Amino acid sequence: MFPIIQGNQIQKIDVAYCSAEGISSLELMERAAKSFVDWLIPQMQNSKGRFYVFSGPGNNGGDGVAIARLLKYLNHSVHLIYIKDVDQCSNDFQRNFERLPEGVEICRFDLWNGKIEPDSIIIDAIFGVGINRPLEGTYLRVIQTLNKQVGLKISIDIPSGLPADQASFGEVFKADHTATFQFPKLSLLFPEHALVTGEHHVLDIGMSDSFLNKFENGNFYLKQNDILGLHRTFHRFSHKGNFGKVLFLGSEQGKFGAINLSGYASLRTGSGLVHLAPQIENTFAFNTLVPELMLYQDSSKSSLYQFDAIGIGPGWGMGVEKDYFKSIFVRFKRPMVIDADGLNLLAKYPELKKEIPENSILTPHLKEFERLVGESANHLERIEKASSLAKEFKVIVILKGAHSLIALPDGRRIFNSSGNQYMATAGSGDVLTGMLTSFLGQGYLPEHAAICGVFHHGLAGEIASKSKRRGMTASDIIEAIPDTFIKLNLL
Ligand SMILES: NC(=O)C1=CN([C@@H]2O[C@H](COP(=O)(O)OP(=O)(O)OC[C@H]3O[C@@H](n4cnc5c(N)ncnc54)[C@H](O)[C@@H]3O)[C@@H](O)[C@H]2O)[C@@H](O)CC1
Ligand SMILES: Nc1ncnc2c1ncn2[C@@H]1O[C@H](COP(=O)(O)OP(=O)(O)O)[C@@H](O)[C@H]1O
Ligand SMILES: [K+]
Repeated sequence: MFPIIQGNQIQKIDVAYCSAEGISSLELMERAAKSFVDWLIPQMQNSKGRFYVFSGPGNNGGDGVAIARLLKYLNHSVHLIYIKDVDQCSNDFQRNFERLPEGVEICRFDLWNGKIEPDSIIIDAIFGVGINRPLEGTYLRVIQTLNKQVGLKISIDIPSGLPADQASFGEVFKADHTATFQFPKLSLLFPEHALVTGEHHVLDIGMSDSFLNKFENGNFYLKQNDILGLHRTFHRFSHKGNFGKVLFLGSEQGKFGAINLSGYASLRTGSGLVHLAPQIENTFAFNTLVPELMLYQDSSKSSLYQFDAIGIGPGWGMGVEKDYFKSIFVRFKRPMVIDADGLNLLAKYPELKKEIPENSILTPHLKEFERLVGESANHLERIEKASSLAKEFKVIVILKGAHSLIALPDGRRIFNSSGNQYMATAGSGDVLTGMLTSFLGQGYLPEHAAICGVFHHGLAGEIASKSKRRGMTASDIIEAIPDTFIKLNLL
């Protein structure tokens, strides 16, 4: 897993990396510039190949100057607009400036005529992770001018003006795409920054996980390769008992879909036996979505030990009695998944939080999270609160959304990379509950169940959305779950 390093540590890492690899900082900048151009060229099939690169005074600006050179070598039309006098810019900026080839149109911002030809691509290399205060003066003017321009806008490393690991503190360049080096900067993962970061893309500049891990501070970015070693394997003689017997409690009258979706998702994730216990008087009046699902009549007196895992909350309603709710913790005493109204009931009866079995997985979306822990000023505060909740109650908190956060009881915080906006559709959280419960029931460690559940769920969304886009439903995500195992070549 790539650690997400704090912005103020990145310079230190560059120095350590250059010394370990025996390369100069100029060579590292060249690698960054090359990785950017290699990524950019295939993206711009329909463009005229005209670029306007805006370079600030630091090494982000230096990246921009190197990129201007590489684009010119590829015969593109390139304008380079720099902002500060060259002799006041970083050393590597200056070295790259000296290497600019003939044909790059070079101009200082205060002498620039402000014209950008139509269909040009604007590259923002004004500030990178070195930003340490809100933009003002000329820099503010540059960003305001560029934000009014039409055309495709691409930021190098981070949109200029945005701090690497804090909430935005002023005007920021509004990018359509951000191509960031080696790992996403924390602030690229905040929902409130979506309109300035656009789509983000992580570009490899050669630093390994093991090198970066020396600088980790608890934040990690989850990628496909990270989950491959976590799956349990089953042999030729495995029987359905090995794959887990799971139960879902939820679905009051009128919300029959909820635990149906969870149950069906758990079957598609590989559960052996799946039972549903709806919150209605006559359980057997409940319609199951698929014939493989079975019904279960729960009462506060029956033992739940026959189940390997349980998931509670989807569509449950707020009419669940406190004593009954508490009885589930007492009758199961093993890690379980708590979602939706299970979380809303915890917000209503906060004294029950301490009864939650250790290593249970709580899956709030932002609103449910707010009900649980109160309002947060920004996503950074939310991340801290999720981490505190996980540590205090020794549970795993999955704060759902784009780049869902998995906050572990030991303080590690893992951000997911899979999934897309088409997953923001009714019932997609119920599907996640089903998948997490399924992995728990198959005997995965709760941490591994959380990581695999979140990643496979996002991947299933990506696969299903290829043909469905905005018309994708939660059921489509379920149908794509088996393809995630096939895609990852898992048995
Ligand atoms: N390992 C990596 O990630 C690599 C990073 N490189 C690039 O280097 C960048 C970081 O370079 P720097 O550390 O030079 O940082 P920047 O290029 O962000 O510039 C920082 C400079 O701007 C000044 N400054 C900060 N905020 C300001 C403000 N509001 N108004 C005016 N001046 C301000 C600072 O005092 C500092 O002198 C990265 O973002 C990336 O683009 C690459 O060149 C090489 C590899
Ligand atoms: N923009 C997005 N990118 C990636 N995943 C998303 C996005 N929006 C929603 N999701 C995922 O979809 C699920 C939505 O869950 P939730 O809000 O509980 O839905 P519901 O209550 O309708 O079941 C979460 O797992 C979330 O991470
Ligand atoms: K930038």
